[in-house]
Amino acid sequence: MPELRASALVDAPVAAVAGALLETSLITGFGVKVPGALLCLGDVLTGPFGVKLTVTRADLSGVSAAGEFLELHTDLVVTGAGTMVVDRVSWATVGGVVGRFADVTVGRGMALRVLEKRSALLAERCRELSEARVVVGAAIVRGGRLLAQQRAYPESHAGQWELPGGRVEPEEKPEEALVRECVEELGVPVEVGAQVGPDVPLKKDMVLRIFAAELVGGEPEALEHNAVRWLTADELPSTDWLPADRVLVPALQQLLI
Ligand SMILES: Nc1nc2c([nH]c(=O)n2[C@H]2C[C@H](O)[C@@H](COP(=O)(O)OP(=O)(O)OP(=O)(O)O)O2)c(=O)[nH]1
Repeated sequence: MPELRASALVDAPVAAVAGALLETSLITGFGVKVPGALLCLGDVLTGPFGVKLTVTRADLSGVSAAGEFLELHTDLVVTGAGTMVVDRVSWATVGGVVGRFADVTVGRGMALRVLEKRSALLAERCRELSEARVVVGAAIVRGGRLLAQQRAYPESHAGQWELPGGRVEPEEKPEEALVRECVEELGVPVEVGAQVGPDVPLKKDMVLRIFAAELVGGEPEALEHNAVRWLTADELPSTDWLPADRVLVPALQQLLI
């Protein structure tokens, strides 16, 4: 299989770059049809000439999509100067001299142009998102289950599930905001741990950042939501999450193993 590689250094933390990579707006400009605004594990992408690719990875290490004739991988490497974004494209070649000629003159040129444009879009989006308002969420685990809460409003999202949390106020650190939100929404104190998964873009100027958190007393209650529920790893994929949380399901499942 011919393979093409390209790499670029992006001046942003890996969680920010991994999150920006999930936005399907980075690839829809190249005639790729996508099921939603964010790439999720298992999504099927339809490219030019009806080529179908399934997303096989979408996490802090990068994204991959693979089909019968084509594979795309973007790997993220943390460096002292930012995040190295390494793209690899490989495709099945049509046999014979003509096929090999077309590979060199058409296939490689096209792939390289797409990668260069996508890389420029990614760097620009990371710059935009570095100014974005942060919404924090708590991944609270107890006895192998994750605490989720069910939204009561707005109508478009009522009944869907999310993690406890909310917007970080201008004078707050994300960890402080999470402690405040857990008291307001659940009536319990928590201790905040490490970030879980990428910074998921919510819209142009907002990102969702999840932290592992531990209950340090009390029993959580739904003070502002319809309900709270403790979910097993098996229940996470079939839960009706808000779209941004759906992206984080593989990372959240890892916390429950
Ligand atoms: N708390 C929380 N918010 C989330 C999650 N996933 C997700 O997309 N969000 C979105 C919903 C909201 O638009 C925003 C959080 O805003 P918020 O908690 O400060 O206020 P809110 O629910 O009243 O939101 P809004 O109606 O004003 O947009 O982040 C999640 O897991 N937890």
